[in-house]
Amino acid sequence: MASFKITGGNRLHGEIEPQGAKNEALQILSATLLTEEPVTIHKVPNIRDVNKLIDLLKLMGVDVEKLGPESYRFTAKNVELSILETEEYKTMASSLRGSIMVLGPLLARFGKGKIPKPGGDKIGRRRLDTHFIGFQKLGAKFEYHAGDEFFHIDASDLKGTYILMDEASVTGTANIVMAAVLAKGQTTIYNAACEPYVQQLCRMLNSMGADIQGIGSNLLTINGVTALHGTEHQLLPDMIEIGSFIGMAAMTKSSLKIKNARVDQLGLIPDVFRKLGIQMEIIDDDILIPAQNNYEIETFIDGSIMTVADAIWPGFTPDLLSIVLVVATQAKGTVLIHQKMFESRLFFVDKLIDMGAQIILCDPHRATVIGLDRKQALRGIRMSSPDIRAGVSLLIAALSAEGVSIIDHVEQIDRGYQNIDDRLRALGADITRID
Ligand SMILES: CC(=O)N[C@H]1[C@@H](OP(=O)(O)OP(=O)(O)OC[C@H]2O[C@@H](n3ccc(=O)[nH]c3=O)[C@H](O)[C@@H]2O)O[C@H](CO)[C@@H](O)[C@@H]1O
Ligand SMILES: C=C(OP(=O)(O)O)C(=O)O
Repeated sequence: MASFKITGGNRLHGEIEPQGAKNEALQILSATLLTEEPVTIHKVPNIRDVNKLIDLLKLMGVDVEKLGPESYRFTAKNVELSILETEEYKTMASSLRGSIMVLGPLLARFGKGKIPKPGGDKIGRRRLDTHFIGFQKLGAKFEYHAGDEFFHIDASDLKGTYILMDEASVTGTANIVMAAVLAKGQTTIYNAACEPYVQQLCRMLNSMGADIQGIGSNLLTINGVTALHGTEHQLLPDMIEIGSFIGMAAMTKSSLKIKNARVDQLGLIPDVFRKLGIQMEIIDDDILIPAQNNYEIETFIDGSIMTVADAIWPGFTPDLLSIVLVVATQAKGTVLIHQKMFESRLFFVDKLIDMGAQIILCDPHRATVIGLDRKQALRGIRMSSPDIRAGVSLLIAALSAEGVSIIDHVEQIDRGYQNIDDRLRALGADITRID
């Protein structure tokens, strides 16, 4: 178990380039199973979850060639389904949430698949009903074996149909789309998730010969085709990393330039940070955050306390709420953070309270942050990273704090942030990894 030792208080300075998007990568890499032809992917982040999925694909028989530091070619010509019966498959597939998305391609191409209950953060109940109800509507038969926690699916004859999803699940939409592209006839998915990750997946599938319409909306129409061919695809910069860097710059009074941010794909993210009083300038496709000693949270037009809440895209992503929360601890003003989707994602605030932040956890979904307006710095403490985004929020808190902090269990952060300690040191942070 690795830890970070951080001595807070340094101002950061310089430029940082966001990595490729983790959650897009997990969809796109899974989609390489849909064709026996080579698929080349660029801007693949070197992070734990992505590397685990690459290892899983290799185990399944996919030929993986590394073409450069961030480019890979995947050829799924000789996929070996017998591997799904092994303990090794179970261990690897259950270690990350993204593995659930190999199921759609397996069903589409081979007519069957099985997957253990996937891992991921412990941030509340994370049901998969939407995925399986979608597969069933396409004609698959599904069983869950509670004994070995495996989902088994037989999908020898998938047929297009109308699917009204019970919720706009991101990975659920990706999985059902990947199952439907090779099904017979037309599939319509209503209440589909439309995050940039899903849009990118659909664009890549179309470039492989699929016929998907409605990309970017919550109504997707998919006309099944008989086979897909190879393609080349570049991942978007990771919008959650971009939001994390904006928050980090503000909390540490730093001037940072986030390079090549694909600002057109960030939705409400810049606006939400602006509501906290954080200034930013968009120059071409870079985001420049000037050093700011103070920032003030806006109120609503009627003067009432600001709320920042998550919502399905194009609403504000739940994956940045922990970062907004930590940034608010040093703002002037008050904000209500409302995490609607996940019920255990705000418990990490007890660590921020130990550091001196003024936060009231109203219930598992809502926390009120009363900003300190820099009148008192947070204090360094020892803490553990409970999930990927809380982990980065604690890291941001530690970088701004007085004194030394130790963050244990940083494997959670490594799941989604590429060499974060090296990259932050290059900006002037005092951070060391202790193994
Ligand atoms: C690997 C990956 O891509 N993970 C992301 C993906 O997870 P994932 O695809 O697992 O998350 P889902 O979109 O399925 O749902 C997330 C949570 O929100 C709830 N929900 C969802 C839709 C809805 O309309 N109403 C509702 O309440 C679900 O019940 C669940 O508790 O999307 C989440 C929501 O953006 C992100 O936090 C995760 O980082
Ligand atoms: C919750 C997240 O990831 P996962 O769905 O992989 O647990 C996240 O990226 O914030």
